[in-house]
Amino acid sequence: MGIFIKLGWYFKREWKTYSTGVIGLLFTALLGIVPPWIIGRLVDLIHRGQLTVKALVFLLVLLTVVSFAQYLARYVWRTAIWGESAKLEATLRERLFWHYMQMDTQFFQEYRTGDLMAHATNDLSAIQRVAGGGILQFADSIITGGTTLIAMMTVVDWRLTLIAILPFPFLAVMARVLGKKMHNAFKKSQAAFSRLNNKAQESISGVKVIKSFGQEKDDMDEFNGQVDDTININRHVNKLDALFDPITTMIMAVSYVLTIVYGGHLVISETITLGSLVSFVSYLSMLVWPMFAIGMLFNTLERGNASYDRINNVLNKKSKILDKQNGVAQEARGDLQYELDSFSFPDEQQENLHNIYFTIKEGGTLGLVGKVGSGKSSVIRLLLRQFDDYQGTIYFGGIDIRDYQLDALIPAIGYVPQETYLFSNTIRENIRFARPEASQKEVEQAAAKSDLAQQIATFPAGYDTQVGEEGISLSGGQRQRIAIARALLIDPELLILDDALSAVDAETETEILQTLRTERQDKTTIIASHRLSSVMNADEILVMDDGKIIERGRHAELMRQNGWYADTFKLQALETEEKEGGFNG
Ligand SMILES: Nc1ncnc2c1ncn2[C@@H]1O[C@H](COP(=O)(O)OP(=O)(O)OP(=O)(O)O)[C@@H](O)[C@H]1O
Repeated sequence: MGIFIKLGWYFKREWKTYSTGVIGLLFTALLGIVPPWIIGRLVDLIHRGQLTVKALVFLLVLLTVVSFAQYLARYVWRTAIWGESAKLEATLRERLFWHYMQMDTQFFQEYRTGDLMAHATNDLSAIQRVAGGGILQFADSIITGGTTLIAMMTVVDWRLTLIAILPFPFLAVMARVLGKKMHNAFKKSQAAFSRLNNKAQESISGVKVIKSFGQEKDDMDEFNGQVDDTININRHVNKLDALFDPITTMIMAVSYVLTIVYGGHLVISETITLGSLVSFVSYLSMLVWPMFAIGMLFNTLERGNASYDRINNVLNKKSKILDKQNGVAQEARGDLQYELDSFSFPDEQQENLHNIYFTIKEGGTLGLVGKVGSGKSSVIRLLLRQFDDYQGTIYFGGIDIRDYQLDALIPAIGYVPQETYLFSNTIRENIRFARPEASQKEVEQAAAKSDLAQQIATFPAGYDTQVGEEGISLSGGQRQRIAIARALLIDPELLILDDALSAVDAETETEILQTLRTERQDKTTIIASHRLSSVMNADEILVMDDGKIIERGRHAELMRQNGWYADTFKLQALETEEKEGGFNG
């Protein structure tokens, strides 16, 4: 019952609708007593040979009126209770989704996507069932069960009632025990299904890799193994299900036998009429559902309780990135001053970044280069406030970036990562993702700046071409350029290209960077890249190694230093020459 208390805030908030629902249920139950009584009267009148046309018409009209009133009462409780439960699910779903949107990078490292999805689907459904089915089972077992029992005792006979319901507690216990087993089996079946789903999704997504390594057969065997597993688990569920129905029928049969034996005796001894016995049998069948309801109630509540705790656990996780409510609200702009003494990723023992100091004047360009894993992206991630826990301060326009409201800082930054995420939508919507109100002309300008406009013109539906699973497949370079157009459309104060042109050929990259230089003269840019030619025009280039700056300066200065930068630059120039030579020759 704990879950009812936990959901108390919701029942309190929606008490009017819930009261309407319960009153509707009460009326349905009270009206339900009438039809069996009418049938009993009819049987008595026929039995005694006293049935007149007038009496018949009266009883039939009464039956029709009661059925119609019951229809209305059912409509009222159904819309009230089911409607409320759907509303609760929507409320919690919105809350959970908003929470996900607020959480920091660490949260998404801690929880697997599959689990977060399960919270937003299975767990919410279980809670919804408490507010719908749970309330119904609770109210029904008390209201319908109670009124029917009272009717049986008062309208017919209390001793017959007690004897007839003797086997009923078994029904409730059965519903509980088997229900629990069913629940566990069902959970296993869902987990197996989810594993199968993941496997299918992974195999389909990774089909190119599977085929290129000739692993089709092994992958197929693994998939088949999981299919067999799922089938076996589902067979078990079906077996349990098959146990349930016959046992119910058996228990009901015992109850009917007791009723007929003792009820027959009462009719013969003229304690009750034949009609009353007929009414009684109808009432008895009406008690089956409330008995089930009691048994099912516990399972519904248990599942709901566990799900509520799981969701609450996630909701209670606070983002480590605090959005200062009274922080600076004006959009960030100005010089960027990076004064980082040290930074370690959460739960990391060693230092990941050490003594990173640099300043980029507003409108300047910084190049970040270095070996794989040298810390280029880490420097950028701190700027994006993915992590706030470090020694030192990063100033944007003279203000600590942690003192801005997130809404003032993040829109000032256009970030383009190496791996682009495109939504299953049109090219236009993908480009204007961060500014949905942008006009077609603005979208086209952004596409032109990222050297994409001509290619879009060749797509089947131009800017309306669908991207993603149901649309065309784009090359890595095209995807990257859509991401750049997306960032350029917001015309950010600070544009960060984190290896964002790696899939684009050197010539196109040079063109795009040239356009950016002329178009963004008064705006700041950071370019992290493995291709050194992309940063050679930067105002300052930082060469990173193992989380530290090992060389710094302009291109010419770095070339004179004859260090990692000069060596790598020469090597890359040689490679390009060879490629071009090979191509021309
Ligand atoms: N969330 C994390 N937790 C712990 N360590 C991390 C995390 N993210 C990155 N690292 C580590 O930090 C180091 C620097 O990574 P980073 O991605 O900044 O390098 P990079 O220079 O951008 O590399 P690349 O050129 O491959 O993009 C790597 O050793 C990496 O394993």
